[in-house]
Amino acid sequence: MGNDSTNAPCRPARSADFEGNLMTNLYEREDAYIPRVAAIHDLCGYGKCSLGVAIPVLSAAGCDVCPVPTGLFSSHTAFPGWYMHDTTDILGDYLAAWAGIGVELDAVYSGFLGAPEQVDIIKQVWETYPKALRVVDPVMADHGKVYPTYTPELVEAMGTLANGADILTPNLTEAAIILGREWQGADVDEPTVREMILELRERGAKNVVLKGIEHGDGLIHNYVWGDAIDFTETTNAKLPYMLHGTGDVFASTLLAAVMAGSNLAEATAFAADFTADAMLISAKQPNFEDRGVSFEPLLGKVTALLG
Ligand SMILES: Nc1ncnc2c1ncn2[C@@H]1O[C@H](COP(=O)(O)OP(=O)(O)O)[C@@H](O)[C@H]1O
Ligand SMILES: Cc1ncc(COP(=O)(O)O)c(C=O)c1O
Repeated sequence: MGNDSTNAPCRPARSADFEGNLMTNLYEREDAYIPRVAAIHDLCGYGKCSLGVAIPVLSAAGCDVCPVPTGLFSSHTAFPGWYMHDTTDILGDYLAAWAGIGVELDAVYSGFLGAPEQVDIIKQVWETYPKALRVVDPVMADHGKVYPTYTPELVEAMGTLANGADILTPNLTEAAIILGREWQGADVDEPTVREMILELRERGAKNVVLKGIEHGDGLIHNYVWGDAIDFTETTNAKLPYMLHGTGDVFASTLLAAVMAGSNLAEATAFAADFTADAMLISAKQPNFEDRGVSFEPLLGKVTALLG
């Protein structure tokens, strides 16, 4: 069996060296190196989110995406009825088989998880691939409420995963949970945002993108701050509806931009604009609140990041 691609040399950058523009000049290299990203999320049959977003978005950015399904869902859990199959038991053998054929990784991008043991598995992946960039979207809650499949043990474990991230992308509810703060709505002032990001960084996250903040000015604010980037804010007009899966579209397009050479401030702005544009297209579709974020017609914008 040929596995030349899995034996290709790994990009020499180390997560510890991350300076916000890891991949600059990548596509100028003679061998046009294609970075490999493990996407550790659930697979949702209906109601686009998770792997259904990460695979096309990162592929459009020229990445080789290797999925690790943390669960199989009939739809996302905002629907009134859904089926879930927890994949925790297969993940050890699945990843051992990767190691057996010499798979190398440049980034490990995790999101929605099915059980606390999966956090240990991801930490193991980090150890197996110490050079890979660690991107943690600590998907577990929104609007002050924890998602129905998240047990207190899983929520606590997710907090420990957040501490090891090179790039952490919580919404306000998730940041509050990780920090043990009471959730006080999406309208949080800037000094509080700074305080929260600083606390997340003190716990170990190297760079934090805190998303979905409102200041009652009709805008959605995203903030990014970390070792690789000064405190930066991006704003977009707040659209008068919400869709499930925006967090996944945001985090996947942010990582796509980073892998294509953007720094974290550029990547945050790109992700926010892309998500808002996709929401505008979504609103033109029938049953758009059920269908999720219609990002497909915009994938060319992701590819355009490659120049
Ligand atoms: N109503 C909206 N109008 C404009 N942008 C939005 C809207 N909802 C979400 N977004 C964009 O998508 C990002 C992620 O969405 P959010 O709902 O905060 O994530 P999550 O699904 O993780 O809670 C936001 O930070 C914002 O940039
Ligand atoms: C199964 C599943 N995966 C992923 C998500 C993440 O969605 P979002 O991108 O809105 O955080 C959800 C949210 O309801 C979900 O139920």
